[in-house]
This record gives sequence, C-alpha cells and structure tokens, in this order.
Amino acid sequence: AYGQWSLKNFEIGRPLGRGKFGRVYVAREVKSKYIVALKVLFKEQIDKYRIHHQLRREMEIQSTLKHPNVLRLYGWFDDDDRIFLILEYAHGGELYGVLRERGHLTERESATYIASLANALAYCHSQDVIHRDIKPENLLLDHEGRLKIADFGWSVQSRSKRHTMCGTLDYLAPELVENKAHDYTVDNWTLGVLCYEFLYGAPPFEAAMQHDTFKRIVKVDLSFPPNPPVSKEAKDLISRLLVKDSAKRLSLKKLMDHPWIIKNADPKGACIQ
Ligand SMILES: CC[C@@H](NC(=O)c1cc2[nH]nc(NC(=O)c3ccc(N4CCN(C)CC4)cc3)c2s1)c1ccccc1
Repeated sequence: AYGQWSLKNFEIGRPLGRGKFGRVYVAREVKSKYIVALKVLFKEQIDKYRIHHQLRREMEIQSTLKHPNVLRLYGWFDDDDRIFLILEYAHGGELYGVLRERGHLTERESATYIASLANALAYCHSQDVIHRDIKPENLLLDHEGRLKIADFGWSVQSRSKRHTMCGTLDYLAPELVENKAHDYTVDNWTLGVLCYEFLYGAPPFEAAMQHDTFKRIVKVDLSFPPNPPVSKEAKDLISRLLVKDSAKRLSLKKLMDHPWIIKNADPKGACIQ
C-alpha cells in the first residue's frame, strides 16, 4: 500500500549521530533518490526504558508539525527489533558544532537564529505543543543555513563531546528545575539561555557541579562578561527573557518586535555563515 515503507526502499549512508536509544544515518530513497535522515531506534531499548508512550507522542507531534524551522518527520516503519523514523535531512549539520568551532556567533547570526526559533516556538505553541527540549544539540542547519529544531526529546551522546547529562540543566527554566507547574513560557526562558550562549559561547548559568547550576538558575544569577563585547540591546532582550516570574517573560510576539531582533535578524532566516 502507498506509504508502506521498509528498509528495502533506502540505501543507508554514513552515521550522523547516535544516542542512548539509537542512531541516525543519512539515507537515500531508492526510487526518488531523495536524501533523508533515517533514525534507528532499538525496540529492546524502548522496552527496557519503557518509553513507548513518549515515543508515540513525540512521533505524533513531529509528524503533525509543519514549519520551515522544525525538522520534518516524513514517516516511519519497523522490523522485528527496530523502529525507523524517516526524517528531513539537514545538510548543514549541527548548530552546536558551528558554535563550538567559532566560539561564539555574531549578533546578526544570533538574532537570526533566535528569530527563527521564536517563529518555530510560536507555531508549536499554536499547535498546543510546549516545552520543546531546545538546546544546541537539537538545533540543525539546512543547506541554506536555516535553523531546524530536530527534537525527539532523547538525550544523545554523539561524537563531539556535548553537554553531558549534568549539563542538560543549563536550559531548564526555574519552575522546571524546581519541579513546579510550568506552561509554554518555559520556552521563552530557554530562548534567553540560547541567545546568551550564541553570543558568549557558554550558557549563562553554567557551573562545574550540577547543583551549582541549579542554584544559579533558581536565583537567576545572570551576569554579562566584558568579552566578547555584546550590544546593550542584546543584553536587554536576554534580561527580558531570563525572568523568574514566567508571566513577566517577554512574549514571542514582543520578542519579534524587539529593537535588537528588528535591527539584526535576517528576515529570510538564512544566515551568511
Ligand atoms: C538531535 C539529536 C538527534 N538527531 C537527529 O534526529 C537528526 C536528524 C537529522 N537530519 N539531518 C541531520 N543531519 C546531521 O546530523 C548532519 C551532521 C553533520 C553534517 N555535516 C558535518 C560537517 N560538514 C561540514 C557538513 C556536513 C551534516 C548533517 C540530522 S541529526 C538524535 C537523536 C537520537 C539518536 C541520534 C540522533
């Protein structure tokens, strides 16, 4: 039947990344020659970690979301011991890699990525999807340098040493680390964390020990180092997002009208790398 995919429809290429629950390969659909990313998840891992419901929810969300800055899930199939997700291929690789390579991004690049993320999150929120686990590991670039949220909520240990498990606290809003009720404004907080990291090369509440990161987040212990020099408009935007009271965080709509975004974000969402 149409849309019934199987492994024989694909030629598998090099591995792109791997995680606790599986790995992802570049692949080509034989008939159309279309390049995709094929994510392979092992059923016995899914059983062992009891994540069937999470996987189903993520797949439902991912296949309904259609936005230029959200990586597409085209379909899926399975065999006896594996589940295969057919994903959009992002040719430019991981924003995380670019950030580590460059140390920090320019104000124009940072504003362009933050505007793209705000657009994607506003779209996700309009589809009642909140709390996308956005961190640099989950942000990819397409062939034109446009940002794509590649996000199944799995923690991945990939080739380049990433934020280890303990580092993952960095992006969580206070109400999440304090295990309080949270709503979609946790994503607004995370945008503030990412904006800071794009401009300074490290997240704002980073600390050697996880407990210290926890304390810095709940205290909103935010400071701006003298180097690299960052415009006061950028600091103003970050300060309006990293606000403890979630009701007082800058809305995504207001973010798009912030002077720093208006002045620096490339409306095409692409980026001169
Ligand atoms: C976000 C983590 C998640 N990843 C995905 O779902 C992923 C989905 C998806 N689509 N396209 C990708 N592209 C790449 O990963 C990629 C990486 C490096 C590349 N380059 C290297 C540098 N060179 C200069 C340019 C080419 C190009 C593409 C990935 S990763 C995951 C989750 C679980 C297990 C594995 C991976």
